[in-house]
Amino acid sequence: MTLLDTDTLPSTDHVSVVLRSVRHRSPGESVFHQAVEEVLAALGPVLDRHPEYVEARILERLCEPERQVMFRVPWVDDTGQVQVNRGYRVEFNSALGPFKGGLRFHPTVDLGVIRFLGFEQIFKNALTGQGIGAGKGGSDFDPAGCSDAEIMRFCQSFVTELYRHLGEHTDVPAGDIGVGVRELGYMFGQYKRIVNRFEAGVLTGKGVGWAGSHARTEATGYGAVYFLREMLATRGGTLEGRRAVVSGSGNVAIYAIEKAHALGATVIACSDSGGFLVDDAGIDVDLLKDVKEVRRARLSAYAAERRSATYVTTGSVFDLPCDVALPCATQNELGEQHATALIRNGVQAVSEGANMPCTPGAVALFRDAGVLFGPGKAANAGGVATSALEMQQNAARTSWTWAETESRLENIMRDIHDHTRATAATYTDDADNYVAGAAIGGFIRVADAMLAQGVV
Ligand SMILES: NC(=O)C1=CN([C@@H]2O[C@H](COP(=O)(O)OP(=O)(O)OC[C@H]3O[C@@H](n4cnc5c(N)ncnc54)[C@H](O)[C@@H]3O)[C@@H](O)[C@H]2O)C=CC1
Ligand SMILES: O=C(O)CCC(=O)C(=O)O
Repeated sequence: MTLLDTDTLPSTDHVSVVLRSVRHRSPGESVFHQAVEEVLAALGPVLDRHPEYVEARILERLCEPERQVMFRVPWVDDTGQVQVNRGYRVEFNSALGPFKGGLRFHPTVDLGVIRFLGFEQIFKNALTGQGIGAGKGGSDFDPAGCSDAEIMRFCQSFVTELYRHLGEHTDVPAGDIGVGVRELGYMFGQYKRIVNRFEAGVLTGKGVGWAGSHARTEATGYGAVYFLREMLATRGGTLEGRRAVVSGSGNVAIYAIEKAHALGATVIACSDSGGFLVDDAGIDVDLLKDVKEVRRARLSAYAAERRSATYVTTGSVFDLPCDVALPCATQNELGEQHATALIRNGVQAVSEGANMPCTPGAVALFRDAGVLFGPGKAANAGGVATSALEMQQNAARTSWTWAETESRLENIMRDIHDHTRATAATYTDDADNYVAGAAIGGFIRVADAMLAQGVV
């Protein structure tokens, strides 16, 4: 099957033809198919009003990355053994700016995972309004249990191939699962050594002392909570006094918890891949940061040190009664069973800090039950938006204050929320349909730029 001869079909047929083709051309990439399906399912009303998108084959072009590279990453472990991993960078769309998106180091990474994440990035980055295109990359390297020296050698080898594809005007990676300021530091150092240039804007998420931006570390988690606050406000609610659960205990989760507390909620639980932590007194963020960021230990170490906390290895963090939930770990972690439990326990809003953490079935249950649901494309866009702010500071060789940067993040999240809601109201008559609003809102910005730039 090819991507041809679809422009005379009504939009729903057009969408299914494109979907069939995507499945055919990328067999086995189930999470990529899932991400494409979710976006395309929302686009019918736009395609009906704008046949020019169909004629210009915008959907077909959006689903095909501009470029993708896969490469060998050989490195030597501490015992002197040679290890070989696979590296990826998928440069999805540059209609709005340089390719932009994080790098994930996790043993589950494969091409389909990176393509799903890169595809999501197209719409998310467009929603930020910050002039950034979309890409994603990573490796099946597992940092768990590696020494600092092993992490450095891996990062250096990874960048020794990847550097030729990067550049402040070309492709600008950042962090994601398994990649934080330590890994970005090793990659930046190796990039600088190879190109013999201090090209600050080639990576974001850098340390504040070496051309990084204030608030980038905090931005994704803070942003997801700002988005949650905006959703609650549409029903006259606030976060004050709310019980919250957060999944994950990495970068996004930690700062979601910190901001939720700052806005008056009490986060009573978070999780890692081995289980979850319940702390009815509210998670102690300083202790959590010490355990996860400094000691790089498991959550059980937190429970061992705090009387009000227990670490549970059966069931799910989403089984706990709460008013709001923030899934901040990984894709498809919140399924129909979890959604049913959350709804039964009275959850009022869910804001996705992770990328696609809720399965389609779970999203449908939330929507049917009238639970406010903020999809990751909109709700977790604060991270990449602040990366764009970092690029702006790097280009101007300046550094804004914490207050200036954080206030820009807050305004961007409010704008994303309002734009998503207004788009949903225009195209679906249901302002609460943030899923459609985010997909359509991001799509229109990218599609218009692609139309203007011709067939490229
Ligand atoms: N770091 C960022 O700025 C952004 C991250 N995201 C998304 O947020 C999510 C979390 O990313 P980070 O906090 O940056 O990563 P991280 O590496 O700091 O933390 C990842 C967390 O997820 C858990 N986790 C990872 N894989 C898992 C699995 N297979 N099963 C159960 N738990 C698992 C880990 O235990 C850890 O708590 C990911 O979906 C990522 O794509 C989205 C936007 C920006
Ligand atoms: O800051 C960035 O460039 C990327 C953040 C990211 O990977 C994401 O939004 O999922």
